[in-house]
Amino acid sequence: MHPGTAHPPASGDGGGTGLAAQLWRQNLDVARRCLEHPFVQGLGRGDLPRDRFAWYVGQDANFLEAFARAYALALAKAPDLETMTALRDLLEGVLDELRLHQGYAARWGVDLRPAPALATRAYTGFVLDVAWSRPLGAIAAAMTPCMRLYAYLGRSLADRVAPDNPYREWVTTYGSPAFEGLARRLEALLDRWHPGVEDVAALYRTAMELEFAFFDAAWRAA
Ligand SMILES: Cc1ncc(CO)c(N)n1
Repeated sequence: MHPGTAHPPASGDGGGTGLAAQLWRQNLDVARRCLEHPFVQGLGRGDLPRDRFAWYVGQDANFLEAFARAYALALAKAPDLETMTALRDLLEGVLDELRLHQGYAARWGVDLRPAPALATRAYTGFVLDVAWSRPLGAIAAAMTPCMRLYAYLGRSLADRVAPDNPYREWVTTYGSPAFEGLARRLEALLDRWHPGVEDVAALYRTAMELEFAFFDAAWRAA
């Protein structure tokens, strides 16, 4: 499957037939738990306490750095130019996201180099372990939930986000067609490179659970 071409429009909504679409459908329970989580609902309404968002952004900067390194490791293992190019673009997307975090940090006095919390360590440890030790299909399985989940959350919240919501940029970034495009490119890599990865569903599920734990830690921490 070629990135960005062979996916039906709403693959992330479960319309597709590829493995990525199938795994997304199997994990909609966790996705819905994330959407209903008070942290995410607070972002959507705009009444999430600022200190909780600041704590999350600091932890997320830590996470995104690991995520960028994981893409780089995947790129190093890519068997062809098309795959390398997709991973280069995905890596660039994370670096753009990190610049967005620097913007939040400047505005809201966020510490972008906090000590990583337990939920952050669990997630970065998982992603980097897979990235260092496993083939491309396994890496894509561990990283796809991150992209697809945030595209889903952004899109779900975007309709109702008020113009004066302080977290509007967060919602619109992840609800944007550009982010959807990146999620699809990673899903295309998963569809293409999963053969032979026996624990692909378990890797995907673990990442989804770690996403929930990440929001939950942010809700409870600050
Ligand atoms: C924890 C987490 N998952 C996914 C994304 C989306 O890139 C993010 N910024 N942070």
